[in-house]
Amino acid sequence: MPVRRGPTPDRGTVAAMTTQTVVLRDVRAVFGTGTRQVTALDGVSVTFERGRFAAVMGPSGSGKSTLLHCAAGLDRPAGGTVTIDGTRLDGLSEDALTRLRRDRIGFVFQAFNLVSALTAEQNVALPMRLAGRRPPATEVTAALDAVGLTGRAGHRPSELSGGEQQRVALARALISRPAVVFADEPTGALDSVTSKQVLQLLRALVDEHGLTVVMVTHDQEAAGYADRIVTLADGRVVSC
Ligand SMILES: Nc1ncnc2c1ncn2[C@@H]1O[C@H](COP(=O)(O)OP(=O)(O)OP(=O)(O)O)[C@@H](O)[C@H]1O
Repeated sequence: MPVRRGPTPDRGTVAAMTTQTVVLRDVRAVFGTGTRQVTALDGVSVTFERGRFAAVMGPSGSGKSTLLHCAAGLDRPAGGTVTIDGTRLDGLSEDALTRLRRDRIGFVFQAFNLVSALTAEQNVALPMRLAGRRPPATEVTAALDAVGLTGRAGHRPSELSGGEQQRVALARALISRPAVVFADEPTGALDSVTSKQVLQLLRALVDEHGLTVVMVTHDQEAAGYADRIVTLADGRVVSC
């Protein structure tokens, strides 16, 4: 699957866009107020490169999910900046941020979040249809082929195994040809054999299609599929 180039960048961002897909600079995230205030991210700076597979690890409560949510524009940080494919998220309106998430970012979660009444191909096409577009059937087929589900297009989630459902979710994440796929514990609900298949698939998509993946995981073995491990503790990067 070809990697889509974003809108024509201005000269100043060309150099950064060639290698850096997601850049966090001094990102702070705070929940609650007063004595109940929690600093979830305490000045996090990290860059995720194009065509690379990064794992984000760290103890429970260290800020992994918050980092993923801020990097993906799901949460707005209290401070610092997030840049995706040369676009700074803090300058965007809610509508522009929604469009950027829809067009440039893929998400895969522990729960597959498929619509049970829809077939695999309808689930894959759903995000684009919700955006008022009809993806060409060839693109839906290509996305299902890319995750090894050729021939399963007409199956509903209940007719697919957990690993196959997660692969449908991955095909759905790929249909917009995103700049980056954020995966939050993508194998958390899968047995070890199926986990391995999903991780091998992510690895192959990075190696063969130039996909950029940022994956939060607790699992050292899963992290072993990544090119690089970013470790958090108490809302700070302690190694990367
Ligand atoms: N909505 C929220 N309201 C208040 N505090 C929150 C909220 N979300 C996260 N936190 C706090 O922010 C800190 C970081 O949470 P986060 O979920 O990012 O950690 P994590 O490393 O992903 O944890 P886990 O591995 O358990 O999922 C924790 O102390 C958590 O309690």
